Amino acid sequence: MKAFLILEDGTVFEGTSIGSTREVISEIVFNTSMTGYLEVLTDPSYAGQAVVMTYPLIGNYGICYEDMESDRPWPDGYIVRELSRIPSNFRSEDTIQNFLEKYDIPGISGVDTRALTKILREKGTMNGMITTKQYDDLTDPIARMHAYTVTGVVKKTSCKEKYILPASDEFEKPIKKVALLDLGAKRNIARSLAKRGCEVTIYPCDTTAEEILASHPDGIMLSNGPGDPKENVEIIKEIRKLYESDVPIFAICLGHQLMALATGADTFKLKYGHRGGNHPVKDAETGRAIISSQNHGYAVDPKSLDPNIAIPAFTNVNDGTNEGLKYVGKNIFTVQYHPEACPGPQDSAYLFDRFINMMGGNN
Ligand SMILES: NC(=O)CC[C@H](N)C(=O)O
Repeated sequence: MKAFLILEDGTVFEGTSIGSTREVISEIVFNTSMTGYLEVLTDPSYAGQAVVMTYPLIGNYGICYEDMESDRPWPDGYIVRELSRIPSNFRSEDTIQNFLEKYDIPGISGVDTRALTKILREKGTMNGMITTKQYDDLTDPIARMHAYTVTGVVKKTSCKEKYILPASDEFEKPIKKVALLDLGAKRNIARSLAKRGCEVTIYPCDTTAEEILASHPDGIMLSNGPGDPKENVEIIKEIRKLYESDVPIFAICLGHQLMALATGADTFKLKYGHRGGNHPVKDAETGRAIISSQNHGYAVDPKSLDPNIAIPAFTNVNDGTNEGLKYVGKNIFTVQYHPEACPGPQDSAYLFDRFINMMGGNN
């Protein structure tokens, strides 16, 4: 069946419908990862967005449920150049087509995703519509696209009840207990800690700081998550209380942004964000640049930082934007990118070890 991708600026791409045939409006963002499409699809930070995959062939190694980064796919739409219909992989359990259909996610294939990405890069992220309906007049769909904003997505993607991920089997008892605030967390954050001997208690996003602190964790992790960081007014208040405690904190992506907002700094929306597996970041502590996995549309404004509270500790080598902070006089550091990888390079996995050392290491 024919499908159309209509952008807010009136550009129309024609292609073939994949997944659900439902009409959807969402924010259109592009991801440049060459592999890891399932991890991208199941990253909760894409809730409210339709993802354009710039790599031209998607689905060739199928769907391996074990590789999912959450319980389900989260983007509201999926845009590809070519969808592989016959996955070739002994681990594969399903196809993208079935996977999208099962979760009622509309998509479109046959789109010149590189031309589309150039538009998004030049004009900035915009809203768009995926539809199987042919509109003769775009006035109404464009008005609806203008009115769309990503909202309420942290609550939607966070777990509903707290649960525990035990330390990996090779540890007789956990070396540390970590409380993870799930703002729409990717699984590999908790897994990266469990693999290093931590018992991780995962809390829903509306958990109070008092409840978390009452469990006396050795450290607190704030996860990644979808949407505009500033929308999370109540969560920011709780994070302020966590900042004021003396518990070591490590935060990733949305968690990093919320800690910055909780301590008086500001965030802003990037023109088209960073989403992919090849973003170079310099770690001021080691002086080294690593290649990172990224998925963010907002960033902390370094001009808004009070140097008595937080100082830039990680910087994007491509565009100089802030990629992480170190908090003065506190055992707190935060990153805008993804040390948990999945998808993407694992160069920054050492940050989980840095966090464990901050909690007192293996003793
Ligand atoms: N991966 C994330 O945590 C993303 C954070 C935030 N939603 C942003 O787009 O900037």
